[in-house]
Amino acid sequence: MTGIHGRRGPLQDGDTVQLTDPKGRMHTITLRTGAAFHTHRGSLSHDDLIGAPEGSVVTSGSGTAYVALRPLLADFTLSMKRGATIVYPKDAAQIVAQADIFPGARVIEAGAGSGSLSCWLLRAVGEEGRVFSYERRADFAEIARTNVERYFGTEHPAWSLTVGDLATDLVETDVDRVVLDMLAPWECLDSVAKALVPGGLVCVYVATTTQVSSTVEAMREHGSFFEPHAWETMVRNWHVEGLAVRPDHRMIGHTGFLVTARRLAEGVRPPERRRRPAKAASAQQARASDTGQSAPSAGSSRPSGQEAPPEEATSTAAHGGDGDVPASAG
Ligand SMILES: C[S@@+](CC[C@H](N)C(=O)[O-])C[C@H]1O[C@@H](n2cnc3c(N)ncnc32)[C@H](O)[C@@H]1O
Repeated sequence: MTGIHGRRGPLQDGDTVQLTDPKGRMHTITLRTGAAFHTHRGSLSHDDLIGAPEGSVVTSGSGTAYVALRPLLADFTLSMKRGATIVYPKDAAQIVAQADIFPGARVIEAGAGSGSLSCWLLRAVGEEGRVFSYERRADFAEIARTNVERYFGTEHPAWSLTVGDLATDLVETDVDRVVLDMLAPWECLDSVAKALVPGGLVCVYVATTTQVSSTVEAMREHGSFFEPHAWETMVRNWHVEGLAVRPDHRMIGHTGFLVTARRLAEGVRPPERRRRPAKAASAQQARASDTGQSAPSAGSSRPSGQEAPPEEATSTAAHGGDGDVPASAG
């Protein structure tokens, strides 16, 4: 099977190619000698593309021009067959960066779902790394396997896919990273803590605020993880044409939230968390901050619920500087 990953040079028989028409509509085809691509705008011979450089423009019988390019991984994951909802490219990019997925890393992933994140993780760890994916639904695991093999063209040497429940069936140890995309990640924290090396990192992707809360509180309660960090990413595309330079009217408003935390050394408990209210904050604000509630912000230029920044720069600035200071950060 010809994969998509790493293909370069002139287009060849068996290559997956995206044809984009003048309105930006994309058609994905697999090149076959002697075959034709038919649309209501006439047909195109695959032979016109085979041997041509990527980025060529080909014209259909009715004169419509198509740009021919091999799909990027982002294109592939957005258009591949789905069982479960996929991790979108913007979140996959955050996961690879913020979960620090490095070449050669040993990574556990659950659930594999449709295999979108598996592709991103495999590309990041490379052939020297390992991605151990778990998926409890056999039908989804099959979809994930087909997608991963379609992208890489063959079985990826770094990949293993287990049909099973991560909470009960996880066998690997000494892993550097664990990435969870599932309904109830807090149910897997025991297994995750056993599998991770000290200093290893768990990254959780969840869709709702209640899941964020359950995840973070369960991590704190578990005691094996250093203070979790939660965030989300929004991407706004821009329309750029002459003087009309502005954000697009439409955007993806929400995909999910990410939570990361580091594994503490065996037997070590996290230092007690201490909050330092901003100097200017009223006693009421300080109390609200301690209970995690938002305080009224009379006279403040900040929206209600947003704390004033801490007086001094602290190591928490990298996580948004919301004034939380671990008891012994150093
Ligand atoms: C949203 S999907 C994952 C999508 C995947 N990240 C992707 O990009 O294609 C969530 C998957 O987690 C699986 N799942 C839920 N809990 C699990 C568990 N404890 N162990 C293994 N798989 C689990 C579900 O069956 C489902 O397929």
